[in-house]
Amino acid sequence: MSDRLPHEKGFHVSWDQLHRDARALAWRLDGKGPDEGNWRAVVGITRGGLVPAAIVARELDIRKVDTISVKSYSHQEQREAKVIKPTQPDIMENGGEGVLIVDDLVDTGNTLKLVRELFPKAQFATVYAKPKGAPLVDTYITEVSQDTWIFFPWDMALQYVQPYRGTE
Ligand SMILES: O=P(O)(O)OC[C@H]1O[C@H](OP(=O)(O)OP(=O)(O)O)[C@H](O)[C@@H]1O
Ligand code: HPA
Ligand SMILES: [Mg+2]
Repeated sequence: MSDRLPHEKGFHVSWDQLHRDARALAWRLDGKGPDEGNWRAVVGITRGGLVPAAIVARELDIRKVDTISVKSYSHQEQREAKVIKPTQPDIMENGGEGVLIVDDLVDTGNTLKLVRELFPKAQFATVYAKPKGAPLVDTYITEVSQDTWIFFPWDMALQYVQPYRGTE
């Protein structure tokens, strides 16, 4: 069992909200790249970073997009972070200098700690951050408390709810 459970609160993010927040992240990053404000590539940490990375790459007109696959959770239980698939070797050149690495969120920071070791000179951005992991990210949009679980739109479905007063 993880020492991070239970998560008392839920923060539910719709597709609309995620799109808005990922765009806001791109706009905040605009012009901050090393080469006249441009990054040489965007890397999404799969799977959660895939959608935000696509939105950031589109907004900032970055055509070179790669992925690194890191798994550290099974449902809400934390496991040891493992690289399942690395990036292309040229992305790792010069410690990842000029590369923008994007994930959906940072929680304990375990995932980013591992990726930072592989890319010590890259820039790191997440859409959401919890306090424990926030120092590991260079740029993020929204912070939520450590006891909050963020539910992403790809993990949810619309469903019926009972009226507040109920019916007899
Ligand atoms: O800061 P941490 O405590 O490491 O947690 C954050 C990471 O956990 C989740 O990924 P997960 O390992 O669940 O895989 P997924 O992206 O494929 O869902 C999330 O997408 C982040 O990558
Ligand atoms: O709050 C979270 N939500 C979804 N995935 C996660 N992986 C770590 N923390 C979270
Ligand atoms: Mg992830």
